[in-house]
Parts: sequence; structure tokens; C-alpha cells
Amino acid sequence: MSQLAPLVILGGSPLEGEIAVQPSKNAALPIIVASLLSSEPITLHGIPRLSDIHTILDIVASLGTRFEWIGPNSVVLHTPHLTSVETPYALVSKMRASFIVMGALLSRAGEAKVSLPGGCAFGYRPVDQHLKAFRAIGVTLTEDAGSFSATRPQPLTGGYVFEMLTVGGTQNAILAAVLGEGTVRLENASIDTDVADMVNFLNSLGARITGAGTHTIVVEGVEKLSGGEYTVIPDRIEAGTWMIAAAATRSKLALTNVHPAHLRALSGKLQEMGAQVLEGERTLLVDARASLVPTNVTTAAFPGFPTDIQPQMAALLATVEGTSAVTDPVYPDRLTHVAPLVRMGADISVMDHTQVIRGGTLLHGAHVRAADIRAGAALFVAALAAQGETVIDGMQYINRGYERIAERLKSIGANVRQDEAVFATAMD
Ligand SMILES: CC(=O)N[C@H]1[C@@H](OP(=O)(O)OP(=O)(O)OC[C@H]2O[C@@H](n3ccc(=O)[nH]c3=O)[C@H](O)[C@@H]2O)O[C@H](CO)[C@@H](O)[C@@H]1O
Ligand SMILES: C=C(OP(=O)(O)O)C(=O)O
Repeated sequence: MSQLAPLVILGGSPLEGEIAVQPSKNAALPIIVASLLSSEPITLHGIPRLSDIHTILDIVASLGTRFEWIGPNSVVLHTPHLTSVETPYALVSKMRASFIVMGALLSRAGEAKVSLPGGCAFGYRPVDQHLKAFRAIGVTLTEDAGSFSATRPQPLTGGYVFEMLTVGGTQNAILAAVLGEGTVRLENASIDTDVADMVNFLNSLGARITGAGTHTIVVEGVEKLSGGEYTVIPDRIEAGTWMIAAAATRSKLALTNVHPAHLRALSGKLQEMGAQVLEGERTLLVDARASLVPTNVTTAAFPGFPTDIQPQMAALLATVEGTSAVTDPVYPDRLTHVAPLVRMGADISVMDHTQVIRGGTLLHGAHVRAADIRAGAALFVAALAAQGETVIDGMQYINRGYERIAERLKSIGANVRQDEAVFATAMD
């Protein structure tokens, strides 16, 4: 049972006004890990205050990083020496993304021992590409009881052609090659914004990495990195969640602190459905006050439609009259949002991993539980559109990805509560 008070949303009224998008969780996590490569102080701005960020800070602290928050979203990290090259299961199992400490430790120390990440609520997520890339560039890996011990030779040379686009796999291989001798070439590398932001950060400290944002990335080893100051990009998944929430409530909502170019796949879908999406330089305006039409969505690696907003999109499509289909080839079993949405009145059936959504029946409030981060987001999107009160449990998942969610929903006109009194009532 969640120890956190549930989110209680009285839905059915439109959102309004403007919301500033939080800094990117999935860009900040690898950048914090990448800070392990420098022995000098690094100031990072744009670090969201999320439970996943606290977890990764605990992990780098266990390896020798001293950190201090110096502002709401700013932290100084300093790793004069590594005090350990081992990340135990207890920490890695909390967050899958932590597997990329392996690349960072290989660069900084030449050796690493990292436990395989644990399971995941939405299916098997292998790390075979990380391991194949390491081996292809010369890293020696041995497995013992679910942990991998790795050592890197000097120089590190060669290359790897990824068998699929992997964000974490690309980041891990880049990190391993930043310090020391040798040049490594990665083909079919991920062009995700979170890879590019990590590379921009590393290059700002003196790394020599070319090709970020293309499918060929070349890393030329350097002797050391300097300290520095860097600002992480805005969170395109959080931004997408707000855009979808606006559409689900047929509202007009302005987003600030956003890179519109990172959201084109979603903007295009919303426009196809009949919403207006106006791009500014760092702003987006979604106007979904017209009636919307159904659509089909298939996820893909960036710049395709993100898997991380697929559940929220399913919630939106449940509010749109007509039949839509949603397929997630990136994570075919990312379906934990379906049962609670059905509990709220959505008509969704799953056929061969495709969600067939017969939308337009009025959603109603219910007591539901988030089973993972974006399923939780789908539930608050549905709750905003539903008639009546929805009580959402499993806030520890929503808190992984959404800063101060109750407060921020309130700021755009949502009728939301989250307090201990509500918690006591909900548990009766
Ligand atoms: C912390 C973070 O940034 N997480 C994001 C990151 O996860 P993550 O980096 O783990 O996801 P990947 O890009 O690696 O995964 C993409 C696809 O490749 C597969 N794969 C990946 C690696 C591997 O070794 N073998 C393999 O088969 C995965 O199962 C998946 O089907 O990108 C995902 C895809 O955009 C997002 O859903 C996650 O929110
Ligand atoms: C799935 C996500 O994160 P992770 O890869 O850390 O599980 C996400 O941010 O939607």
C-alpha cells in the first residue's frame, strides 16, 4: 500500500492559463551520472525535484560524489575521488536508468561492478545492447550472481552497430569512452534529445564527442574533464502530458519553458485530431476547445511518438467519440493503465498488444491505483476529464516523474486535493 496521500481530482471542468514545464527527468539522470567523470565541481541547473533524481543522487553519493542543492532546481556535484566502483542491487533495482553508471565508472576508474537492473512494471527491458556495445569496444565483462564486473583496456577502440535504437545503451557506451585513450564509433546510435543533452554537457566540460543527434557518434578519449555549469533541457514528456491533459479536457492551455521541436510527433497527432497547436520559440499553445476526432498511434524511438506518453494518449482517446487504436512496439506490454481506465468507464480492449479504444462514453470518477509512472499520468489525465471524483493511489510512481503535481494542477484550474485527511478517508 502506498504511504503517500492519494491525489483526489474532481473532474469535468476545463484547464486554463499557463504552466511552466519542469526540467527533464530523463535528461537530468544521465547528466548527473556523467558528472562522475570530472574531479572538479559541476553546477547543474534544471534538475527536477523528483524521487528518481533523489535516487540517482544517492547512487552517485555512494560512489564518492558530494552534492548540495543551491536552489530549487540547481545542484552542485563534486567527485574529487571515487570511493567505490560498485553499485549494489539495492540501489540499481530502485531505478533501471542507474545501469549507465557502468559506463561512467569504466571511464573514470577503468573498472566497475554493477548489478543488473530489476524488473519493470511494463515488461522485460533487456540490457543486451549495453553489454554487446561494451564488449565490441574492448571492455571485459564477467557475470556473477546477477552482477556484471567490467574492466576497460587502454586504449579503447573499435565500434558497435546497435541492433535497435536505445537511449540508455547509447549513453552507456559513450560514457565508457569519454576518458582515456582511444576512439570509439557508435553506429545506429539513438538520436534522442536525452542523448544529445548528455553529449552537450560532456562536451562543455572538454569531452570530444561528435555526431550527437545523428545515428553516428564518435567519441575520442580525453585525459580529463574540467568542472563547469550546465542547464538541462525541459521535460518533453511532462510537456506532452500537459498538452494531452488540455486536449482531454477540451481546454486552451499555454506551456512555457518548452522546446516545441521536441514534441512534433505529439503536436502533429493533436492537430490531426482537430486541436490547434501553436509553436513559439520556447512556448506552445494548445487549443482543443473544438470537437476532436479519433486517431491511431504507434510509438517509435525519437523523433517518433514517445512510448512515455502512450498511456496518457490512450486516456485522451477514451474521451474522443469513435474508434482509435494505440500500439506500442517500443514496450508492447506497457498496458497497466488499461484496467484502471476501464474502471473509470473507458471502453478499451487489448488485441494482440493493440489497444482498441472505443471513445466517447463519459468517463466517471473511481478509486484507482497507478502501477507505474506514466500509467499514473494517464489516470490523472482521465480524472481531469471524468465526471465526479477520482482517487488515485500509487503516488510514489507519479512522484517519480511529476514535480509537485497537486499544486501544479491547481495552478491551471484543476480541482485537486492531496492531504493526509483525504488519505485517512480514502483508506477507510
Ligand atoms: C531514464 C530514461 O531515460 N528512460 C527512458 C529510456 O529508457 P531506456 O534507455 O531504458 O530505453 P531504450 O531506449 O534503451 O529502449 C528502447 C527499446 O530497446 C530495447 N532494448 C534496449 C536496450 C537493450 O540493451 N536491449 C533492448 O532490447 C528496449 O526493450 C526497448 O524496446 O528510453 C525509453 C524509450 O524512449 C523511455 O521509455 C524511458 O522513459
Ligand atoms: C519509463 C520511464 O522511466 P524509466 O526508464 O526510468 O523506467 C519514464 O520516464 O516514463
